[in-house]
Amino acid sequence: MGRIIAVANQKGGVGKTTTSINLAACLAEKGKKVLAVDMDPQGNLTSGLGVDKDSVEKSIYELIIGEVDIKEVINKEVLENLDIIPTSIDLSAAEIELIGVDDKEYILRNAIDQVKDQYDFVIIDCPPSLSMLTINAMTTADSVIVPIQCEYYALEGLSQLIHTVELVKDRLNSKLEIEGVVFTMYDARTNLSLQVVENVKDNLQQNIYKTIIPRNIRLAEAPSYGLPINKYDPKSTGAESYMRLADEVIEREE
Ligand SMILES: Nc1ncnc2c1ncn2[C@@H]1O[C@H](COP(=O)(O)OP(=O)(O)OP(=O)(O)O)[C@@H](O)[C@H]1O
Repeated sequence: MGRIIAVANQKGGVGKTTTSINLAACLAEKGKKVLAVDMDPQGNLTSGLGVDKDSVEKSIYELIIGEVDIKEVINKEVLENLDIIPTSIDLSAAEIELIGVDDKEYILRNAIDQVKDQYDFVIIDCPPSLSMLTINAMTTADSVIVPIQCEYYALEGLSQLIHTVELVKDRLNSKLEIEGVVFTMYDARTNLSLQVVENVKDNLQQNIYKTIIPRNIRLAEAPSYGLPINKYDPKSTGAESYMRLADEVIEREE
């Protein structure tokens, strides 16, 4: 049975998409069957895995508004072991289209339920907001991975996110838990990164992954080639760190 993980933090630019793409691809490289779901209308997971978001005809948007079946939106084997559900910019309108729709929090869950047995992992990239799209992702997920960028104000908004997870757990999805926090864009040359890691460890009562994702230019370049880091530059520090993160995620699953 597939484990469903939402990658969420309403703070923008903290590495949600980079983590979703590369964790999904590294899990796939390790032989796990993975479905990556792009719930962010910006579509960076879609294009970062080599799917042209402007030519997608059936996306998560059509799924969310009930026009298509989940099997019609899965792009099979964009890489070995890795399927994706792409997004389109139209998804930004879904929030409005869902006004007044019954059980709108459960739309994604009802769809994913039909296919999750085919996967070891389903990784959902969330938008940078606590919107109905994020609520749908959390209602679907078994757990949430929270990327935290190693910069000032790293903890800003985190209590809101944790509160949202608790609300979803109480009201919509009793199995939901925070799987762990992962530090991203760590810069070993600065004291700031180290201070942020120590400060977060002192103040946060959540699991923290041992793997810390470094700031690595290859991670920033890879999406423009439509490739995850393990295919773009497998020897880079970015690739090594996401492979280690994948190992940790697999270990926690076992
Ligand atoms: N470890 C890293 N090293 C270098 N650059 C990184 C790293 N992680 C992310 N980036 C870059 O930082 C920017 C923001 O990352 P990303 O898009 O993954 O964040 P996000 O949280 O998904 O953003 P949004 O909130 O807009 O959805 C991107 O340009 C990405 O390439």
